[in-house]
Amino acid sequence: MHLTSMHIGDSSLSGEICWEDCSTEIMRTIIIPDEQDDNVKQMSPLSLSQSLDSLLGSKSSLTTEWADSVRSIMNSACGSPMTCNSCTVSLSSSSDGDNAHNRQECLDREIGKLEEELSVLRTALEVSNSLRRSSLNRILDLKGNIRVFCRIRPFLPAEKHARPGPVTNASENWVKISGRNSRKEFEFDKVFQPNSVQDDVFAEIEPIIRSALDGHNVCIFAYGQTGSGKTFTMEGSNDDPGVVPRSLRRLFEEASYDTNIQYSYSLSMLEVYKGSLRDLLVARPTRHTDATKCLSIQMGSKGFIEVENLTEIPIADVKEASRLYLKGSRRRSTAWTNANDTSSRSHCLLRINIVCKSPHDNKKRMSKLWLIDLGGSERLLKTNAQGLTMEEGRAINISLSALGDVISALHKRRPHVPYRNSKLTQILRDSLGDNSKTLMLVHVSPTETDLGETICSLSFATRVRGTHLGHDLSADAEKLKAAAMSELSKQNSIHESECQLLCNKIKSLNLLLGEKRCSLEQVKNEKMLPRDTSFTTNPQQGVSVGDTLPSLSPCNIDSEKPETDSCAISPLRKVPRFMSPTASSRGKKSPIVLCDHPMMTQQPPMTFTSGYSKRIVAPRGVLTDSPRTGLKIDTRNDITNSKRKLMERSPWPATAKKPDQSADNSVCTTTSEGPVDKTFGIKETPTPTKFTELPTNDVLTPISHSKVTEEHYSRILAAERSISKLAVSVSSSVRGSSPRSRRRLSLDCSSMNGTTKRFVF
Ligand SMILES: Nc1ncnc2c1ncn2[C@@H]1O[C@H](COP(=O)(O)OP(=O)(O)OP(=O)(O)O)[C@@H](O)[C@H]1O
Repeated sequence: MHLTSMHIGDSSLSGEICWEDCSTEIMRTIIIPDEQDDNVKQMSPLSLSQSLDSLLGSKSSLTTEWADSVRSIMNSACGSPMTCNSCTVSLSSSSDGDNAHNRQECLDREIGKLEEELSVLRTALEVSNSLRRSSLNRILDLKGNIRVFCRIRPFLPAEKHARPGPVTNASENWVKISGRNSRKEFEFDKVFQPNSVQDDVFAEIEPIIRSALDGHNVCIFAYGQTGSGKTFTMEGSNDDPGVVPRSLRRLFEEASYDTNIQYSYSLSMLEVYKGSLRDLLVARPTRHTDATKCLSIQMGSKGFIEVENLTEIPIADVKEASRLYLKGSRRRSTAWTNANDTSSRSHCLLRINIVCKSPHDNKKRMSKLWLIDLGGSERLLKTNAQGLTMEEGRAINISLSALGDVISALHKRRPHVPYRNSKLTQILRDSLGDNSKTLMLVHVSPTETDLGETICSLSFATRVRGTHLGHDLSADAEKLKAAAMSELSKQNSIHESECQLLCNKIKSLNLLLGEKRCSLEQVKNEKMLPRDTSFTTNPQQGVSVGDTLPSLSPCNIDSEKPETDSCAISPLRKVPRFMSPTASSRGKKSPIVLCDHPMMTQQPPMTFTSGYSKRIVAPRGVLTDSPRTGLKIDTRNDITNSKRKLMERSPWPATAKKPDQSADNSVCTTTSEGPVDKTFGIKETPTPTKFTELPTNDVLTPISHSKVTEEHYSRILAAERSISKLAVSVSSSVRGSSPRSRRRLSLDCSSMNGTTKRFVF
């Protein structure tokens, strides 16, 4: 049946809703099955929302989804959120205590219902997720826990004159060598042709990344001779990102999507150079006397491998992870060889430690994702390597051979696996065996001149793969395997979409729950204090005559956040927390005086992101007027040009400094989490990488003691949000003239009640 006309219980709220005005599409959405006709007819004197709730459960087709859809149609039709009957009544006469009480009860009931529904959905998601995990795992098992792909590099512009065609992909799984002296074929799990793109490669890798999120240790290697495209596949370029950036993005996408599970990641990066380990997230010592921490490989009781002293940095987003990766890869050992201008002279290992916790049952799963760009596997004779380059090449080849032995032994299920033969295999011991997934991407050059190297690489890969020329399985077995795979893939995609559906549903219910909690908080506050009423009360309570209570506005809902965070935002929150008056200072009235300082009246300075933190150049000296900003510039002790250049060249260190780096007159120190104000005992947020650039050569005259209006504060706040503090005075100085000389930056922050804090970095 179609509803033709309906009234909301209290017409004072939203008046009459004429359903004939709604589009037929909307009408179709809310058609109620015939059996419910009588119920609907009786609905008119009640609120629609209440009736909808009462209908729920009376028939299986009437789900909460259905009720929600009707509610949203009602909302869009009448332009105000739909609430239950008692809530509706109370909105029209909010001062009525009874109605507020009814609304509270009603909201409590609704919240209870939503929480119940959420818990059911979460359980369902857990079940679907475990089904999805097991089907994916079975697919990967069938495909093989150790897989080897081959990627044929396209001809480079410099190779255009080379004779084409000795290395081709005969089919999806076969590489054909048709050189003058050699004709061979090699089988792989997948062969990427020269015109394949990064998307094609990642599409094959993605399920394994998913598997790492499901708790398996994963190793992805890029193997091949120098210049065959290993770094291209792993790192890619800005326009065409490779496996590493895509995997990082995938990890964070998953974390943001599945709110039912808490994922946390940390990143480490190291290189195996000439048989020893180097932490790539730590700057190399520039002097012989500088001590570096020795990295040693330790095995835990459960076979868990840990590298002692290796830097491990928690990563909160892709940007941060990419920044660290970039930093690490810049420190990697590279050299010119006659095969590649920037040949990697070491194995570069990126490790992402994944911890995933289900808040439902508090279970924790830990896994590691290794993304490894191996050193070039070239023959030393071919590259004419000598001296250090030869030593490096030899070390690379020894460890590659050890890696081949380990993977081959694992594949053949040999009782002894020779992990101890190289540092590389020792580190990866817990990520190469049972319950882990290994993928090797073998890269080959298409040119005839590299044919010898190509055959070596392909033979190595074949050994790793544990198979020899010819098929291992009979045709029937292959058919059965293919059928099982396609069945499992179907199941997996069904579970995937189920999980997605449930995640979406949970998200929207969380949102609704947040709204309800917010309304509940509002009702509770309304019950306690009447809205927008000037009143007199005990001054000890911090409220004085004529004060107006902050109006309680609907708040931003962050689904799982505690309600205190999301509800009842006071106007005082528009200023930084440390500037909000304390209980004792609230009594004092500080005069608000207009400040005409140019810094206050200027447009907010431009902010931009950089790999470095702050770069502020400000000489000190005699006060003169700056033509550009109107600020006073101190030019008495102006720094020399060379010094200024040094300051400009050496970037402001990205991380927080050692505690003893504060200036003599400082009141604060810094930790890795940011500066800690000793005087005020307040922990400030760390300096982020986003920063405000101040005009070079302009000293900002301290104005910390000036009084400014609220408008100024909000303007500065907008400009200075990137440094999380209200900086009303910034100065910097340099001690020493070397690039490593210490730089000090001080920020004077003034609060509304007149207190000033100085932060020194
Ligand atoms: N699939 C590809 N498409 C286009 N260009 C490629 C591809 N693979 C490699 N290249 C180009 O080939 C050159 C060498 O590649 P790359 O530096 O990735 O080799 P590599 O195997 O990492 O060498 P090394 O072991 O010496 O570090 C680079 O200029 C790269 O851009």
